[in-house]
Amino acid sequence: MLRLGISGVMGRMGRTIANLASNDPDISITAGIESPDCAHLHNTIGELINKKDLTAPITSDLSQVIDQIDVLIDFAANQEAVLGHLRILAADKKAAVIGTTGFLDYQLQEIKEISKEIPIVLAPNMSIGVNLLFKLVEKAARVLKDKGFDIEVVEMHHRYKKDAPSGTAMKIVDILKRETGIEKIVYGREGITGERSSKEIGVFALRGGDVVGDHTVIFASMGERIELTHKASSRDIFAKGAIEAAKWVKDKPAGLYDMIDVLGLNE
Ligand SMILES: NC(=O)C1=CN([C@@H]2O[C@H](COP(=O)(O)OP(=O)(O)OC[C@H]3O[C@@H](n4cnc5c(N)ncnc54)[C@H](OP(=O)(O)O)[C@@H]3O)[C@@H](O)[C@H]2O)C=CC1
Ligand SMILES: O=C(O)C1=N[C@H](C(=O)O)C[C@H](O)C1
Repeated sequence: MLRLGISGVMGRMGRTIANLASNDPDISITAGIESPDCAHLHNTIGELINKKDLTAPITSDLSQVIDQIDVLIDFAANQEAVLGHLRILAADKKAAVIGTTGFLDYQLQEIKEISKEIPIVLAPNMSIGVNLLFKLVEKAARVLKDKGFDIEVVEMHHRYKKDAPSGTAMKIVDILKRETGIEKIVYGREGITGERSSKEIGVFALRGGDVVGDHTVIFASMGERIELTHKASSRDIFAKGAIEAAKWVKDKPAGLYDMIDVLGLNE
């Protein structure tokens, strides 16, 4: 039985994960972590997602419940809080699955350091479709490199999203940079921009309504255009991936993993 903690448990992703994991016979949800300002710190998770049997407490202090968990799934919309959680997990040799996006370079560096002590799955997108998209983008960029194709990345998300561009779009950009050698990233365009250089990748973040998450990578040349698109219509796809990652990472050696590892897409 996997003893699961969920951080950001009252958020859009946290609630979705709690709902799915509470129906999983191999998982016992033992704690929810929330912000110190959360109004529900005195409640159980079950009271808030309408599952009376789920009596796990909600706390803002992971160290109070660290003995009760094997793996923490972290979707807190607070990057520094995620780092704080990792330090507590590392002291107790517990594993982590991080879905939170928007980390700065120095924060990613600290995650890498901590992953020398504990196993961590870090993935900006836990869906099988987007992880396949990463592989398709890699392949397309490799084939089309130096063949006259301009590359643009477009993402759209709901109006509540706090970081831009999305973590998924930034991972796509990393793949494109690696495969093409292009270093210059242009975030949106405005004014008299001049002609487009072939040595840049454009990135556009759209926000509106309840869009769960759309990503398109466009390869455009003179006479033809390829568009690779993924559209999420339910957060369940991310939650299922996060739960699969938690089961997978529990007994892994210390290291930094991603969903490509969890899903075996490199094989
Ligand atoms: N990897 C993936 O597949 C996916 C990643 N994401 C990412 O996950 C993150 C969360 O998304 P979403 O659920 O939509 O966001 P929400 O804002 O709905 O949820 C985030 C939750 O984290 C809470 N929180 C804030 N500070 C802390 C803290 N110190 N400790 C614990 N919890 C805290 C928030 O509380 P409060 O509201 O009080 O601040 C909120 O309840 C984002 O970074 C998003 O980009 C989203 C979907 C899929
Ligand atoms: O905030 C979201 O909602 C999402 N965030 C992730 C990201 O930033 O890539 C993944 C998904 O697209 C939903």
